[in-house]
Amino acid sequence: MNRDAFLAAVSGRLIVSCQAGHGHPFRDTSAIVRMALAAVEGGAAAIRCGGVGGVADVAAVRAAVDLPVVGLTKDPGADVFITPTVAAALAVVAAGADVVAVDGTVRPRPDGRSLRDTVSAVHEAGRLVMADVATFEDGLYAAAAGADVVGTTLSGYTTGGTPPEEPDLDLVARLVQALPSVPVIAEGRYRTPHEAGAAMRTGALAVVVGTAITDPVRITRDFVRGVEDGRPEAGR
Ligand SMILES: CC(=O)N[C@H](C=O)[C@@H](O)[C@H](O)[C@H](O)COP(=O)(O)O
Repeated sequence: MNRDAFLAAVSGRLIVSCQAGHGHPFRDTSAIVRMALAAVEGGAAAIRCGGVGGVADVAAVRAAVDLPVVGLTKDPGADVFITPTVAAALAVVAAGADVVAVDGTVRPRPDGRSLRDTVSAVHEAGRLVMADVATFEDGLYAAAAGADVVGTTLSGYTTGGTPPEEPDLDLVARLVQALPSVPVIAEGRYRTPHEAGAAMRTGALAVVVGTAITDPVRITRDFVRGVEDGRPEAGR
């Protein structure tokens, strides 16, 4: 799939991130495939997958759905943890992803290669790159390195503290304005349809939603809190 075809396929639409971390009850490739099939049925434009499930999840989702697949690996213990090396990016290519999501921050990468090297390797393999960034500076760096799209995925996750509750719409707005020729995908902590719509109104090409759609543990916790807050004794 070429860049124009991917951009056309996802423009103005929802991408669903189908992932589950180690120890999660859904940490099973066949469960991830079912999440992806549910997302297809609900109208998703593309599936983002891989993560700690790695290339096995990417290959299984690729085989099960006809939509574009954005693949990644994840090394949860590391600072640079999303598809951090050229070798990891090429493994995601080999698993059949149309787009490889890679760490797009300015931080040094564990293989000592530059983001530009990583982008070139993926392009030479005929696939596209989504650069997952945390800051405005990262976004400019990733665009200069040749990324096809920039995602706000890592905002709030690189400084060591607790991430905020809200999505980073301000980063979307600033990158949209600064990067007229590199589309911006809003990703990270979009919890409601209204917030996803706000990202589109801010100029995002598309919105990626994971947890709010695919993590029943988190959804249950939110409802537990709501129910507990509503107990008669809670208001006293
Ligand atoms: C920071 C990080 O590791 N993000 C990961 C990237 O693939 C996933 O764990 C997220 O679920 C994904 O970005 C979607 O975001 P949210 O689940 O908030 O809708």
